[in-house]
Amino acid sequence: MDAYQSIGIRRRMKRFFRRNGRTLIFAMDHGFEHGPTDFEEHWEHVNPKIIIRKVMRAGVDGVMMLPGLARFAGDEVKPDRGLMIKLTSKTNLRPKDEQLLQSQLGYVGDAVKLGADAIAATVYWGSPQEDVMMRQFAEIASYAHDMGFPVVQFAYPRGPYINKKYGKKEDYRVVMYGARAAVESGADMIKTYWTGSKETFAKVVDAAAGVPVLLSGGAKTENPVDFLRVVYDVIEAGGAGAVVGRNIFQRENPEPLIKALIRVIHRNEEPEEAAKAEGLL
Ligand SMILES: O=C(COP(=O)(O)O)[C@@H](O)[C@H](O)[C@H](O)COP(=O)(O)O
Repeated sequence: MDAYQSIGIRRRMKRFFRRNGRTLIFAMDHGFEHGPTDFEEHWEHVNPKIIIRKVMRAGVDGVMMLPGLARFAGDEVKPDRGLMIKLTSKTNLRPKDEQLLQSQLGYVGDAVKLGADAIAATVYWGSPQEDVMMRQFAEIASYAHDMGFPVVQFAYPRGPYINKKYGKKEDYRVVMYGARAAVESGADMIKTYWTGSKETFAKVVDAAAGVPVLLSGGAKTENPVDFLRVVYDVIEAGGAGAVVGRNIFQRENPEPLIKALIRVIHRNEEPEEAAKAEGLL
């Protein structure tokens, strides 16, 4: 790759990662992927400007969103934090047998115009429509890399074959496979599922061969310490941080949890210690 492009990728990566190589990114694509019901617990957070202001104040390192939200809420993301724009998605409204496909809803040029620091796309590895998503990812990565932008792959193993052979999509053998496929298809960062233990997640990190692996947050845990423990283990396993949505916006006041996550991710604090320091215990 031309030296200028790789300098661009390196500089833009640094907008997400602190010097310790770790990051906490807020995810805000749920209104599209899950539907606005995800915001019903704290309805004011359906307004991206309100929740983004809160997460900025609390100190997250970056925000991930789809291009449409970035058009009117992207400038709430402070210029010294990373803006990740995701170019593929799907709604929960489609027929079940088409849920294993993400469609492209924007182009690299759109993300660049919106001020993106990184460009993301999902691949459901193992889906019957894997081929379509591989092609989308290849095209997005090729354009983005050409322009010096890092590419994030949401590397999610999903599909009937996986369920049959491994029992669940979070089995570390398939998560590890997805992470490896992400690396080999050109990802600069990987977002994937929790495998259930530090030991198995460490294998996912190894399979990613140096490409940063980020946890995909998952459903809100009633006890915030349970989530802090998972993130702690991700870091212990060599993971580079987390991309978190529901555990943040489904809390009326997300600030203490965000600050506790920052303690765990950036300062290696134990989950209980971090929770106590932020008044969560
Ligand atoms: O990847 C996504 C959806 O995954 P899903 O199909 O719900 O497994 C994104 O909508 C979210 O950005 C991601 O799940 C992170 O948000 P939380 O899981 O922490 O809410």
